[in-house]
Amino acid sequence: MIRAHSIDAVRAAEAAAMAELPEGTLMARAALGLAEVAAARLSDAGGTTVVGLVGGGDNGGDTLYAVAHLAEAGYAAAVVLLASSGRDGVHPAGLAAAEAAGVVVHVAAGAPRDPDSYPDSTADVVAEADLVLDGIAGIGGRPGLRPDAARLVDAIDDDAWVIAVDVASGLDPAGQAGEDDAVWADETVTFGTPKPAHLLPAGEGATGVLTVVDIGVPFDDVPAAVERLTWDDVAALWPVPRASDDKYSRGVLGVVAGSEAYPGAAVLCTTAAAEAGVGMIRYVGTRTPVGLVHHAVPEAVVGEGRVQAWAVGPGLDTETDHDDARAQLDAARAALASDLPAVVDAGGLDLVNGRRDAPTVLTPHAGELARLLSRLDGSTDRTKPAETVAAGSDAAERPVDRRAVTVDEVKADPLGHARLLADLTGATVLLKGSTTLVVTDGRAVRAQADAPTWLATAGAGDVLSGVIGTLLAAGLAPHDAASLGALVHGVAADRASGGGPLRALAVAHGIRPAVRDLLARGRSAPG
Ligand SMILES: NC(=O)C1=CN([C@@H]2O[C@H](COP(=O)(O)OP(=O)(O)OC[C@H]3O[C@@H](n4cnc5c(N)ncnc54)[C@H](OP(=O)(O)O)[C@@H]3O)[C@@H](O)[C@H]2O)[C@@H](O)CC1
Ligand SMILES: Nc1ncnc2c1ncn2[C@@H]1O[C@H](COP(=O)(O)OP(=O)(O)O)[C@@H](O)[C@H]1O
Ligand SMILES: [K+]
Repeated sequence: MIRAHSIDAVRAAEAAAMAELPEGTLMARAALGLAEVAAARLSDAGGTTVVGLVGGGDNGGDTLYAVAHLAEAGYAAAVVLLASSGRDGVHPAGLAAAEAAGVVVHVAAGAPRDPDSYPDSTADVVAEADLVLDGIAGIGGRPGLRPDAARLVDAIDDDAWVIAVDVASGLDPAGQAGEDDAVWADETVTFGTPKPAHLLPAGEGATGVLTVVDIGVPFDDVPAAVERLTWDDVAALWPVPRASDDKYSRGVLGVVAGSEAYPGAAVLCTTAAAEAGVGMIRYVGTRTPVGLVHHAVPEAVVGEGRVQAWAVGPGLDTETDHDDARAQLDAARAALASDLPAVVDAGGLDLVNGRRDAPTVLTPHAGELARLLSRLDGSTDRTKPAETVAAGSDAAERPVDRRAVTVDEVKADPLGHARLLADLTGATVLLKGSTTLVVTDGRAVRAQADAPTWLATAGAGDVLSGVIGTLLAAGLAPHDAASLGALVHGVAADRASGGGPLRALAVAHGIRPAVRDLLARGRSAPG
Protein backbone atom coordinates (compact mmCIF):
# COMPACT_ATOMS: atom_id res chain seq x y z
CA MET A 1 0.00 0.00 0.00
CA ILE A 2 1.21 3.48 -0.84
CA ARG A 3 0.29 5.93 1.91
CA ALA A 4 0.29 9.72 1.62
CA HIS A 5 0.14 12.01 4.62
CA SER A 6 -1.51 15.37 5.12
CA ILE A 7 0.69 18.46 5.03
CA ASP A 8 0.02 19.08 8.73
CA ALA A 9 1.06 15.53 9.59
CA VAL A 10 4.23 15.90 7.51
CA ARG A 11 5.17 19.15 9.21
CA ALA A 12 4.53 17.64 12.65
CA ALA A 13 6.56 14.49 11.94
CA GLU A 14 9.43 16.52 10.48
CA ALA A 15 9.41 18.91 13.43
CA ALA A 16 9.53 16.00 15.88
CA ALA A 17 12.45 14.46 13.99
CA MET A 18 14.26 17.78 13.72
CA ALA A 19 14.05 18.29 17.48
CA GLU A 20 16.39 15.30 17.89
CA LEU A 21 18.85 16.25 15.14
CA PRO A 22 21.44 18.97 14.44
CA GLU A 23 19.91 21.84 12.47
CA GLY A 24 19.80 21.34 8.73
CA THR A 25 20.11 17.54 8.88
CA LEU A 26 16.83 16.81 7.14
CA MET A 27 17.44 19.33 4.39
CA ALA A 28 20.93 17.90 3.87
CA ARG A 29 19.49 14.38 3.52
CA ALA A 30 16.73 15.60 1.19
CA ALA A 31 19.20 17.48 -1.02
CA LEU A 32 21.62 14.56 -1.21
CA GLY A 33 18.84 12.12 -2.18
CA LEU A 34 17.56 14.59 -4.75
CA ALA A 35 21.03 15.09 -6.23
CA GLU A 36 21.55 11.32 -6.50
CA VAL A 37 18.30 10.88 -8.44
CA ALA A 38 19.14 13.86 -10.68
CA ALA A 39 22.65 12.53 -11.38
CA ALA A 40 21.23 9.13 -12.32
CA ARG A 41 18.77 10.72 -14.77
CA LEU A 42 21.48 12.92 -16.31
CA SER A 43 23.75 9.94 -16.68
CA ASP A 44 20.99 7.80 -18.27
CA ALA A 45 20.19 10.53 -20.80
CA GLY A 46 23.78 11.62 -21.44
CA GLY A 47 22.88 15.12 -20.17
CA THR A 48 25.45 17.60 -18.89
CA THR A 49 23.54 20.73 -17.86
CA VAL A 50 21.34 21.23 -14.81
CA VAL A 51 19.38 24.34 -13.86
CA GLY A 52 17.54 24.82 -10.59
CA LEU A 53 14.55 27.17 -10.29
CA VAL A 54 14.74 28.53 -6.77
CA GLY A 55 11.93 30.06 -4.73
CA GLY A 56 12.14 31.69 -1.33
CA GLY A 57 11.27 28.75 0.93
CA ASP A 58 12.96 25.56 2.08
CA ASN A 59 12.00 23.91 -1.19
CA GLY A 60 14.41 26.36 -2.82
CA GLY A 61 16.95 25.48 -0.10
CA ASP A 62 16.79 21.78 -1.01
CA THR A 63 17.32 22.75 -4.63
CA LEU A 64 20.33 24.99 -3.96
CA TYR A 65 22.13 22.26 -1.99
CA ALA A 66 21.25 19.61 -4.59
CA VAL A 67 22.59 21.74 -7.45
CA ALA A 68 25.75 22.30 -5.39
CA HIS A 69 26.24 18.50 -5.19
CA LEU A 70 25.75 18.22 -8.95
CA ALA A 71 28.29 21.00 -9.62
CA GLU A 72 30.77 19.17 -7.38
CA ALA A 73 30.09 16.02 -9.41
CA GLY A 74 31.17 17.88 -12.57
CA TYR A 75 27.86 18.89 -14.17
CA ALA A 76 27.43 22.37 -15.65
CA ALA A 77 25.17 23.80 -12.97
CA ALA A 78 23.21 27.03 -12.64
CA VAL A 79 20.33 28.33 -10.59
CA VAL A 80 17.78 31.02 -11.39
CA LEU A 81 16.47 32.78 -8.30
CA LEU A 82 12.90 33.92 -8.79
CA ALA A 83 12.32 37.64 -9.12
CA SER A 84 9.94 37.49 -6.19
CA SER A 85 12.65 35.97 -3.99
CA GLY A 86 15.91 37.49 -5.22
CA ARG A 87 19.34 36.98 -3.71
CA ASP A 88 18.25 38.15 -0.26
CA GLY A 89 15.06 36.11 -0.29
CA VAL A 90 16.39 32.58 -0.77
CA HIS A 91 17.83 30.09 1.72
CA PRO A 92 21.12 31.86 2.68
CA ALA A 93 23.20 28.79 3.58
CA GLY A 94 21.96 26.97 0.48
CA LEU A 95 22.98 29.92 -1.71
CA ALA A 96 26.41 30.05 -0.08
CA ALA A 97 26.90 26.30 -0.65
CA ALA A 98 25.89 26.65 -4.30
CA GLU A 99 28.28 29.55 -4.88
CA ALA A 100 31.11 27.74 -3.12
CA ALA A 101 30.56 24.75 -5.42
CA GLY A 102 30.81 26.94 -8.52
CA VAL A 103 27.13 27.05 -9.41
CA VAL A 104 26.36 30.03 -11.65
CA VAL A 105 23.74 32.14 -9.90
CA HIS A 106 21.25 34.19 -11.94
CA VAL A 107 18.62 36.43 -10.45
CA ALA A 108 15.50 36.91 -12.55
CA ALA A 109 14.77 40.61 -13.00
CA GLY A 110 11.45 42.38 -13.19
CA ALA A 111 8.39 42.69 -11.05
CA PRO A 112 7.02 39.32 -9.87
CA ARG A 113 3.52 40.01 -11.06
CA ASP A 114 4.24 41.99 -14.25
CA PRO A 115 5.35 39.87 -17.19
CA ASP A 116 6.03 42.99 -19.31
CA SER A 117 8.82 44.02 -16.97
CA TYR A 118 11.13 41.09 -17.75
CA PRO A 119 14.08 42.41 -19.71
CA ASP A 120 16.62 39.77 -18.68
CA SER A 121 17.85 36.56 -20.27
CA THR A 122 17.31 34.07 -17.45
CA ALA A 123 14.67 32.29 -19.58
CA ASP A 124 17.49 31.50 -22.06
CA VAL A 125 19.50 29.90 -19.23
CA VAL A 126 16.54 27.67 -18.39
CA ALA A 127 16.02 26.75 -22.05
CA GLU A 128 19.58 25.31 -22.25
CA ALA A 129 19.10 22.79 -19.42
CA ASP A 130 19.09 19.02 -19.95
CA LEU A 131 17.60 18.66 -16.48
CA VAL A 132 15.56 21.19 -14.54
CA LEU A 133 14.96 21.05 -10.79
CA ASP A 134 11.72 22.78 -9.86
CA GLY A 135 12.40 24.25 -6.42
CA ILE A 136 9.93 27.10 -6.69
CA ALA A 137 7.60 25.84 -3.96
CA GLY A 138 6.93 22.60 -2.14
CA ILE A 139 4.48 21.83 0.66
CA GLY A 140 4.31 25.57 1.41
CA GLY A 141 3.08 26.30 -2.13
CA ARG A 142 -0.23 27.80 -3.12
CA PRO A 143 -2.08 26.66 -6.25
CA GLY A 144 -1.06 28.38 -9.47
CA LEU A 145 2.21 30.01 -10.50
CA ARG A 146 3.05 33.68 -10.24
CA PRO A 147 4.01 35.29 -13.60
CA ASP A 148 7.73 35.44 -12.73
CA ALA A 149 7.71 31.69 -12.06
CA ALA A 150 5.43 30.82 -14.97
CA ARG A 151 7.72 32.61 -17.43
CA LEU A 152 10.72 30.47 -16.40
CA VAL A 153 8.66 27.28 -16.45
CA ASP A 154 7.43 28.12 -19.98
CA ALA A 155 11.06 28.40 -21.10
CA ILE A 156 11.92 24.77 -20.21
CA ASP A 157 12.92 22.76 -23.29
CA ASP A 158 10.48 20.01 -24.28
CA ASP A 159 13.31 17.46 -24.21
CA ALA A 160 14.57 18.41 -20.74
CA TRP A 161 13.87 16.06 -17.83
CA VAL A 162 11.91 18.02 -15.22
CA ILE A 163 12.18 16.94 -11.59
CA ALA A 164 9.75 18.59 -9.19
CA VAL A 165 11.34 18.94 -5.78
CA ASP A 166 8.87 17.47 -3.24
CA VAL A 167 5.74 18.79 -4.97
CA ALA A 168 5.32 20.21 -8.49
CA SER A 169 5.11 23.97 -8.02
CA GLY A 170 1.68 25.41 -8.69
CA LEU A 171 -0.10 22.36 -7.28
CA ASP A 172 -2.15 22.49 -4.15
CA PRO A 173 -0.02 20.16 -1.95
CA ALA A 174 -3.24 18.87 -0.33
CA GLY A 175 -4.49 17.82 -3.75
CA GLN A 176 -7.84 19.60 -3.57
CA ALA A 177 -7.48 22.49 -6.03
CA GLY A 178 -6.82 21.93 -9.75
CA GLU A 179 -3.52 21.89 -11.59
CA ASP A 180 -3.97 23.99 -14.73
CA ASP A 181 -1.16 26.33 -13.82
CA ALA A 182 1.50 24.00 -12.45
CA VAL A 183 4.92 22.71 -13.41
CA TRP A 184 4.25 19.56 -15.43
CA ALA A 185 7.02 17.34 -14.07
CA ASP A 186 8.43 14.13 -15.56
CA GLU A 187 9.31 13.02 -12.05
CA THR A 188 8.72 14.21 -8.52
CA VAL A 189 11.31 13.47 -5.86
CA THR A 190 9.55 13.71 -2.54
CA PHE A 191 10.89 13.36 0.98
CA GLY A 192 9.84 10.98 3.74
CA THR A 193 6.35 10.15 2.47
CA PRO A 194 4.08 10.93 -0.51
CA LYS A 195 1.83 13.95 -0.18
CA PRO A 196 -1.89 13.92 -1.10
CA ALA A 197 -1.30 15.86 -4.35
CA HIS A 198 0.84 12.99 -5.64
CA LEU A 199 -2.04 10.50 -5.56
CA LEU A 200 -5.20 12.57 -6.06
CA PRO A 201 -6.69 13.51 -9.44
CA ALA A 202 -5.92 17.21 -8.97
CA GLY A 203 -2.17 16.63 -8.77
CA GLU A 204 -1.30 13.27 -10.17
CA GLY A 205 -0.86 14.34 -13.81
CA ALA A 206 1.62 17.09 -12.95
CA THR A 207 3.56 14.81 -10.58
CA GLY A 208 4.90 12.33 -13.14
CA VAL A 209 6.86 9.36 -11.80
CA LEU A 210 7.01 9.50 -8.00
CA THR A 211 10.29 8.77 -6.23
CA VAL A 212 10.37 8.84 -2.43
CA VAL A 213 13.68 9.63 -0.70
CA ASP A 214 14.04 8.36 2.87
CA ILE A 215 15.17 11.22 5.12
CA GLY A 216 14.85 9.23 8.34
CA VAL A 217 11.46 10.59 9.41
CA PRO A 218 9.20 7.69 10.40
CA PHE A 219 5.62 7.69 9.06
CA ASP A 220 4.52 4.10 9.70
CA ASP A 221 2.54 5.04 12.79
CA VAL A 222 1.11 8.25 11.36
CA PRO A 223 -2.45 7.87 9.99
CA ALA A 224 -2.52 8.31 6.20
CA ALA A 225 -4.68 10.90 4.42
CA VAL A 226 -4.68 9.05 1.08
CA GLU A 227 -3.92 5.42 0.29
CA ARG A 228 -3.39 3.41 -2.87
CA LEU A 229 -3.55 -0.37 -3.05
CA THR A 230 -0.71 -1.87 -5.07
CA TRP A 231 -0.38 -5.20 -6.86
CA ASP A 232 1.31 -6.61 -3.77
CA ASP A 233 -1.81 -5.99 -1.66
CA VAL A 234 -4.08 -8.17 -3.79
CA ALA A 235 -3.12 -11.59 -2.42
CA ALA A 236 -3.85 -10.55 1.16
CA LEU A 237 -7.30 -9.15 0.31
CA TRP A 238 -8.66 -11.32 -2.51
CA PRO A 239 -11.08 -14.02 -1.27
CA VAL A 240 -9.52 -17.39 -2.07
CA PRO A 241 -11.79 -20.42 -1.46
CA ARG A 242 -10.88 -22.81 1.37
CA ALA A 243 -11.30 -26.58 1.31
CA SER A 244 -14.43 -26.27 3.42
CA ASP A 245 -16.10 -23.80 1.01
CA ASP A 246 -18.93 -24.47 -1.41
CA LYS A 247 -20.57 -22.20 -3.95
CA TYR A 248 -22.97 -20.75 -1.39
CA SER A 249 -20.43 -20.10 1.33
CA ARG A 250 -18.19 -18.36 -1.21
CA GLY A 251 -20.96 -15.88 -1.90
CA VAL A 252 -23.93 -15.68 -4.24
CA LEU A 253 -24.31 -12.41 -6.13
CA GLY A 254 -27.73 -11.21 -7.20
CA VAL A 255 -27.51 -9.07 -10.34
CA VAL A 256 -30.34 -6.71 -11.29
CA ALA A 257 -29.01 -5.19 -14.49
CA GLY A 258 -29.71 -4.77 -18.19
CA SER A 259 -32.99 -3.88 -19.86
CA GLU A 260 -34.66 -3.99 -23.27
CA ALA A 261 -32.93 -0.65 -23.96
CA TYR A 262 -29.48 -1.70 -22.64
CA PRO A 263 -29.35 -5.52 -22.65
CA GLY A 264 -25.56 -5.72 -23.02
CA ALA A 265 -24.94 -4.33 -19.54
CA ALA A 266 -26.36 -7.56 -18.08
CA VAL A 267 -23.85 -9.62 -20.06
CA LEU A 268 -20.93 -7.42 -19.06
CA CYS A 269 -21.81 -7.38 -15.36
CA THR A 270 -22.49 -11.11 -15.06
CA THR A 271 -19.47 -12.00 -17.21
CA ALA A 272 -17.26 -9.91 -14.93
CA ALA A 273 -18.67 -11.60 -11.82
CA ALA A 274 -18.14 -15.05 -13.32
CA GLU A 275 -14.60 -14.12 -14.34
CA ALA A 276 -13.88 -12.76 -10.87
CA GLY A 277 -14.74 -16.19 -9.46
CA VAL A 278 -18.06 -15.54 -7.73
CA GLY A 279 -19.62 -18.61 -6.04
CA MET A 280 -22.85 -18.22 -7.99
CA ILE A 281 -24.83 -15.57 -9.89
CA ARG A 282 -28.60 -15.09 -9.72
CA TYR A 283 -29.71 -12.84 -12.54
CA VAL A 284 -32.94 -10.80 -12.55
CA GLY A 285 -33.92 -9.10 -15.81
CA THR A 286 -36.26 -8.75 -18.74
CA ARG A 287 -36.63 -11.05 -21.77
CA THR A 288 -33.86 -9.84 -24.04
CA PRO A 289 -31.06 -9.62 -21.46
CA VAL A 290 -32.18 -12.92 -19.92
CA GLY A 291 -31.69 -14.57 -23.33
CA LEU A 292 -28.28 -12.97 -23.75
CA VAL A 293 -27.13 -13.89 -20.24
CA HIS A 294 -28.24 -17.52 -20.79
CA HIS A 295 -26.10 -17.58 -23.88
CA ALA A 296 -23.03 -15.67 -22.70
CA VAL A 297 -22.87 -16.76 -19.05
CA PRO A 298 -24.31 -20.28 -18.78
CA GLU A 299 -23.08 -20.35 -15.18
CA ALA A 300 -25.72 -17.77 -14.16
CA VAL A 301 -29.06 -18.86 -12.70
CA VAL A 302 -32.02 -16.77 -13.77
CA GLY A 303 -34.55 -15.66 -11.17
CA GLU A 304 -34.57 -14.46 -7.59
CA GLY A 305 -33.38 -16.52 -4.63
CA ARG A 306 -31.07 -16.23 -1.64
CA VAL A 307 -28.00 -14.09 -2.22
CA GLN A 308 -25.21 -12.65 -0.10
CA ALA A 309 -24.94 -9.35 -2.00
CA TRP A 310 -26.52 -7.39 -4.84
CA ALA A 311 -25.23 -5.59 -7.91
CA VAL A 312 -27.98 -3.20 -8.90
CA GLY A 313 -28.26 -0.87 -11.81
CA PRO A 314 -25.93 -1.34 -14.81
CA GLY A 315 -28.11 -0.81 -17.89
CA LEU A 316 -31.26 -0.65 -15.75
CA ASP A 317 -34.00 1.39 -17.43
CA THR A 318 -35.86 3.27 -14.72
CA GLU A 319 -38.08 5.15 -17.18
CA THR A 320 -39.86 2.20 -18.77
CA ASP A 321 -43.39 1.07 -17.86
CA HIS A 322 -43.23 -2.32 -19.58
CA ASP A 323 -44.68 -5.05 -17.27
CA ASP A 324 -41.60 -7.21 -17.38
CA ALA A 325 -39.46 -4.19 -16.57
CA ARG A 326 -41.65 -3.13 -13.67
CA ALA A 327 -41.03 -6.50 -12.02
CA GLN A 328 -37.29 -5.98 -12.51
CA LEU A 329 -37.49 -2.50 -11.01
CA ASP A 330 -39.39 -3.91 -8.04
CA ALA A 331 -36.57 -6.41 -7.56
CA ALA A 332 -34.04 -3.57 -7.71
CA ARG A 333 -35.97 -1.57 -5.10
CA ALA A 334 -36.31 -4.64 -2.88
CA ALA A 335 -32.57 -5.25 -3.15
CA LEU A 336 -31.87 -1.68 -2.11
CA ALA A 337 -34.33 -1.97 0.77
CA SER A 338 -32.74 -5.22 1.96
CA ASP A 339 -30.09 -5.50 4.64
CA LEU A 340 -27.63 -7.13 2.25
CA PRO A 341 -24.47 -5.52 0.88
CA ALA A 342 -24.99 -3.87 -2.50
CA VAL A 343 -23.03 -2.17 -5.24
CA VAL A 344 -25.21 0.39 -6.99
CA ASP A 345 -24.39 1.81 -10.42
CA ALA A 346 -25.97 3.72 -13.31
CA GLY A 347 -29.80 3.28 -13.32
CA GLY A 348 -29.64 1.94 -9.76
CA LEU A 349 -28.34 5.32 -8.59
CA ASP A 350 -31.65 6.87 -9.67
CA LEU A 351 -33.34 4.65 -7.08
CA VAL A 352 -31.12 5.79 -4.20
CA ASN A 353 -33.01 8.11 -1.90
CA GLY A 354 -30.73 8.46 1.08
CA ARG A 355 -29.10 6.20 3.63
CA ARG A 356 -29.01 2.39 3.49
CA ASP A 357 -28.09 0.64 6.68
CA ALA A 358 -26.35 -2.27 4.94
CA PRO A 359 -22.83 -2.08 3.45
CA THR A 360 -23.16 -0.12 0.22
CA VAL A 361 -20.89 0.97 -2.62
CA LEU A 362 -22.20 3.67 -4.97
CA THR A 363 -20.21 3.85 -8.22
CA PRO A 364 -21.08 7.05 -10.09
CA HIS A 365 -19.06 8.76 -12.79
CA ALA A 366 -18.83 12.56 -12.55
CA GLY A 367 -22.14 13.13 -14.37
CA GLU A 368 -24.01 10.63 -12.22
CA LEU A 369 -22.50 12.11 -9.07
CA ALA A 370 -23.63 15.61 -10.07
CA ARG A 371 -27.14 14.31 -10.79
CA LEU A 372 -27.36 12.36 -7.56
CA LEU A 373 -26.10 15.24 -5.42
CA SER A 374 -28.54 17.62 -7.10
CA ARG A 375 -31.43 15.26 -6.40
CA LEU A 376 -30.43 14.44 -2.83
CA ASP A 377 -30.11 18.14 -2.17
CA GLY A 378 -26.44 17.93 -1.39
CA SER A 379 -26.58 20.74 -3.93
CA THR A 380 -27.05 23.19 -1.12
CA ASP A 381 -23.36 23.83 -1.22
CA ARG A 382 -22.06 24.58 2.25
CA THR A 383 -19.43 26.99 1.02
CA LYS A 384 -21.58 29.15 -1.27
CA PRO A 385 -24.87 30.94 -0.79
CA ALA A 386 -27.64 28.82 -2.27
CA GLU A 387 -29.61 30.31 -5.14
CA THR A 388 -33.35 30.47 -4.82
CA VAL A 389 -35.03 28.87 -7.81
CA ALA A 390 -38.56 27.94 -8.72
CA ALA A 391 -39.95 24.63 -7.50
CA GLY A 392 -42.91 23.48 -9.60
CA SER A 393 -45.91 25.41 -10.81
CA ASP A 394 -46.66 27.20 -7.57
CA ALA A 395 -43.09 28.38 -7.36
CA ALA A 396 -44.02 31.91 -6.54
CA GLU A 397 -45.48 30.71 -3.24
CA ARG A 398 -42.89 27.98 -2.49
CA PRO A 399 -39.36 29.03 -3.30
CA VAL A 400 -36.79 26.45 -2.18
CA ASP A 401 -33.08 26.75 -1.63
CA ARG A 402 -31.78 24.51 -4.34
CA ARG A 403 -28.83 24.70 -6.68
CA ALA A 404 -27.99 21.90 -9.08
CA VAL A 405 -24.45 20.58 -8.86
CA THR A 406 -22.81 20.62 -12.29
CA VAL A 407 -20.42 18.09 -13.82
CA ASP A 408 -17.80 20.85 -14.07
CA GLU A 409 -18.05 21.46 -10.34
CA VAL A 410 -17.56 17.75 -9.66
CA LYS A 411 -14.55 17.67 -11.99
CA ALA A 412 -13.06 20.73 -10.30
CA ASP A 413 -13.29 19.09 -6.86
CA PRO A 414 -13.90 15.36 -7.28
CA LEU A 415 -12.86 14.44 -3.76
CA GLY A 416 -14.99 17.12 -2.12
CA HIS A 417 -18.09 16.01 -4.03
CA ALA A 418 -17.47 12.30 -3.43
CA ARG A 419 -17.16 13.10 0.29
CA LEU A 420 -20.41 15.02 0.18
CA LEU A 421 -22.27 12.02 -1.27
CA ALA A 422 -20.65 9.71 1.28
CA ASP A 423 -21.85 12.08 4.04
CA LEU A 424 -25.37 12.22 2.66
CA THR A 425 -25.78 8.48 2.15
CA GLY A 426 -23.42 6.85 4.63
CA ALA A 427 -22.26 4.71 1.71
CA THR A 428 -18.82 4.11 0.27
CA VAL A 429 -18.60 6.28 -2.82
CA LEU A 430 -16.44 5.15 -5.71
CA LEU A 431 -16.04 8.04 -8.16
CA LYS A 432 -14.87 6.74 -11.53
CA GLY A 433 -12.23 8.47 -13.60
CA SER A 434 -8.65 8.06 -14.74
CA THR A 435 -7.89 8.15 -11.02
CA THR A 436 -10.76 6.40 -9.25
CA LEU A 437 -11.54 7.67 -5.76
CA VAL A 438 -13.01 5.52 -3.01
CA VAL A 439 -14.40 7.50 -0.09
CA THR A 440 -15.78 6.04 3.14
CA ASP A 441 -16.51 8.08 6.22
CA GLY A 442 -13.77 7.54 8.80
CA ARG A 443 -11.29 5.93 6.40
CA ALA A 444 -8.38 7.35 4.41
CA VAL A 445 -9.52 7.98 0.86
CA ARG A 446 -8.18 5.40 -1.62
CA ALA A 447 -7.05 6.70 -5.00
CA GLN A 448 -6.50 3.99 -7.62
CA ALA A 449 -4.85 4.79 -10.96
CA ASP A 450 -4.30 1.37 -12.48
CA ALA A 451 -6.14 1.66 -15.80
CA PRO A 452 -5.07 2.82 -19.25
CA THR A 453 -7.04 5.73 -20.73
CA TRP A 454 -8.48 3.21 -23.23
CA LEU A 455 -10.74 2.08 -20.39
CA ALA A 456 -12.91 5.16 -20.98
CA THR A 457 -15.27 3.07 -23.11
CA ALA A 458 -18.95 2.20 -22.89
CA GLY A 459 -19.69 -0.77 -20.68
CA ALA A 460 -16.48 -0.62 -18.67
CA GLY A 461 -18.44 0.50 -15.61
CA ASP A 462 -20.80 -2.48 -15.92
CA VAL A 463 -17.76 -4.75 -15.65
CA LEU A 464 -16.57 -2.93 -12.53
CA SER A 465 -19.94 -3.52 -10.82
CA GLY A 466 -19.63 -7.26 -11.42
CA VAL A 467 -16.19 -7.36 -9.81
CA ILE A 468 -17.17 -5.26 -6.79
CA GLY A 469 -20.37 -7.28 -6.36
CA THR A 470 -18.32 -10.48 -6.29
CA LEU A 471 -16.10 -9.09 -3.55
CA LEU A 472 -19.08 -7.88 -1.47
CA ALA A 473 -20.74 -11.30 -1.83
CA ALA A 474 -17.54 -12.87 -0.51
CA GLY A 475 -17.74 -10.68 2.58
CA LEU A 476 -15.28 -7.88 1.92
CA ALA A 477 -16.06 -4.52 3.50
CA PRO A 478 -17.19 -1.86 1.01
CA HIS A 479 -13.98 0.21 1.21
CA ASP A 480 -11.80 -2.79 0.35
CA ALA A 481 -14.26 -4.25 -2.17
CA ALA A 482 -14.44 -0.96 -4.06
CA SER A 483 -10.72 -0.17 -4.11
CA LEU A 484 -9.61 -3.76 -4.78
CA GLY A 485 -12.27 -4.00 -7.50
CA ALA A 486 -10.99 -0.80 -9.12
CA LEU A 487 -7.40 -2.09 -9.00
CA VAL A 488 -8.18 -5.46 -10.57
CA HIS A 489 -10.47 -3.84 -13.17
CA GLY A 490 -7.64 -1.47 -14.09
CA VAL A 491 -5.01 -4.20 -14.27
CA ALA A 492 -7.31 -6.39 -16.41
CA ALA A 493 -7.87 -3.42 -18.70
CA ASP A 494 -4.17 -2.67 -18.91
CA ARG A 495 -3.32 -6.23 -19.90
CA ALA A 496 -6.21 -6.52 -22.37
CA SER A 497 -5.25 -3.22 -23.95
CA GLY A 498 -1.53 -3.91 -24.28
CA GLY A 499 -1.21 -0.27 -25.35
CA GLY A 500 -4.04 -0.42 -27.89
CA PRO A 501 -7.83 -0.10 -28.09
CA LEU A 502 -10.03 -1.84 -25.60
CA ARG A 503 -13.61 -3.07 -25.43
CA ALA A 504 -15.45 -3.67 -22.20
CA LEU A 505 -15.99 -7.38 -22.86
CA ALA A 506 -12.23 -7.83 -23.21
CA VAL A 507 -11.77 -6.20 -19.80
CA ALA A 508 -14.26 -8.67 -18.31
CA HIS A 509 -12.40 -11.58 -19.90
CA GLY A 510 -9.12 -10.15 -18.64
CA ILE A 511 -10.16 -10.35 -15.00
CA ARG A 512 -9.51 -14.08 -14.51
CA PRO A 513 -5.89 -14.02 -15.76
CA ALA A 514 -5.25 -10.73 -13.97
CA VAL A 515 -6.40 -12.12 -10.61
CA ARG A 516 -4.49 -15.37 -11.18
CA ASP A 517 -1.25 -13.48 -11.82
CA LEU A 518 -1.76 -11.05 -8.96
CA LEU A 519 -2.34 -13.99 -6.58
CA ALA A 520 0.76 -15.76 -7.91
CA ARG A 521 2.73 -12.59 -7.28
CA GLY A 522 1.56 -12.68 -3.66
CA ARG A 523 2.67 -16.32 -3.29
CA SER A 524 6.15 -15.56 -4.61
CA ALA A 525 6.58 -12.32 -2.63
CA PRO A 526 9.16 -12.57 0.14
CA GLY A 527 7.78 -12.74 3.68
N1 LIG B 1 10.01 20.66 7.10
C1 LIG B 1 11.17 19.96 7.00
O1 LIG B 1 11.72 19.53 7.98
C2 LIG B 1 11.76 19.71 5.67
C3 LIG B 1 11.30 20.42 4.55
N2 LIG B 1 11.87 20.28 3.37
C4 LIG B 1 11.53 21.13 2.25
O2 LIG B 1 10.87 22.29 2.66
C5 LIG B 1 9.70 22.48 1.87
C6 LIG B 1 8.73 23.35 2.58
O3 LIG B 1 9.35 24.58 2.73
P1 LIG B 1 8.57 25.90 3.16
O4 LIG B 1 7.65 25.61 4.29
O5 LIG B 1 9.60 26.92 3.39
O6 LIG B 1 7.67 26.24 1.91
P2 LIG B 1 7.97 26.09 0.35
O7 LIG B 1 7.38 24.81 -0.12
O8 LIG B 1 9.37 26.36 -0.01
O9 LIG B 1 7.02 27.24 -0.25
C7 LIG B 1 7.15 28.60 0.16
C8 LIG B 1 7.80 29.41 -0.95
O10 LIG B 1 7.09 29.19 -2.15
C9 LIG B 1 6.67 30.46 -2.68
N3 LIG B 1 5.40 30.20 -3.34
C10 LIG B 1 4.30 29.66 -2.77
N4 LIG B 1 3.33 29.50 -3.67
C11 LIG B 1 3.83 29.96 -4.84
C12 LIG B 1 3.30 30.04 -6.13
N5 LIG B 1 2.03 29.64 -6.39
N6 LIG B 1 4.08 30.54 -7.14
C13 LIG B 1 5.34 30.95 -6.86
N7 LIG B 1 5.90 30.87 -5.62
C14 LIG B 1 5.14 30.39 -4.65
C15 LIG B 1 6.60 31.37 -1.50
O11 LIG B 1 6.75 32.67 -1.91
P3 LIG B 1 5.93 33.87 -1.19
O12 LIG B 1 4.54 33.74 -1.69
O13 LIG B 1 6.00 33.63 0.28
O14 LIG B 1 6.60 35.09 -1.66
C16 LIG B 1 7.79 30.88 -0.68
O15 LIG B 1 8.97 31.42 -1.19
C17 LIG B 1 9.26 21.09 1.57
O16 LIG B 1 8.38 21.03 0.46
C18 LIG B 1 10.59 20.43 1.30
O17 LIG B 1 11.01 20.71 -0.03
C19 LIG B 1 13.00 19.37 3.19
O18 LIG B 1 14.13 20.16 3.27
C20 LIG B 1 13.00 18.23 4.16
C21 LIG B 1 12.87 18.74 5.57
N1 LIG C 1 -9.46 8.66 -18.70
C1 LIG C 1 -9.61 7.47 -18.12
N2 LIG C 1 -8.54 6.67 -17.88
C2 LIG C 1 -8.69 5.46 -17.32
N3 LIG C 1 -9.89 4.95 -16.95
C3 LIG C 1 -10.98 5.70 -17.15
C4 LIG C 1 -10.91 6.98 -17.73
N4 LIG C 1 -12.16 7.48 -17.81
C5 LIG C 1 -12.98 6.56 -17.29
N5 LIG C 1 -12.27 5.47 -16.89
C6 LIG C 1 -12.81 4.25 -16.29
O1 LIG C 1 -13.68 3.63 -17.24
C7 LIG C 1 -14.84 3.13 -16.60
C8 LIG C 1 -16.05 3.81 -17.22
O2 LIG C 1 -17.21 3.50 -16.52
P1 LIG C 1 -18.61 4.20 -16.85
O3 LIG C 1 -18.42 5.64 -17.10
O4 LIG C 1 -19.56 3.78 -15.80
O5 LIG C 1 -19.00 3.52 -18.24
P2 LIG C 1 -20.32 2.71 -18.60
O6 LIG C 1 -21.44 3.35 -17.86
O7 LIG C 1 -20.45 2.86 -20.08
O8 LIG C 1 -20.09 1.30 -18.20
C9 LIG C 1 -14.65 3.39 -15.11
O9 LIG C 1 -14.08 2.28 -14.48
C10 LIG C 1 -13.67 4.57 -15.09
O10 LIG C 1 -12.90 4.63 -13.91
K1 LIG D 1 8.70 22.17 -6.20
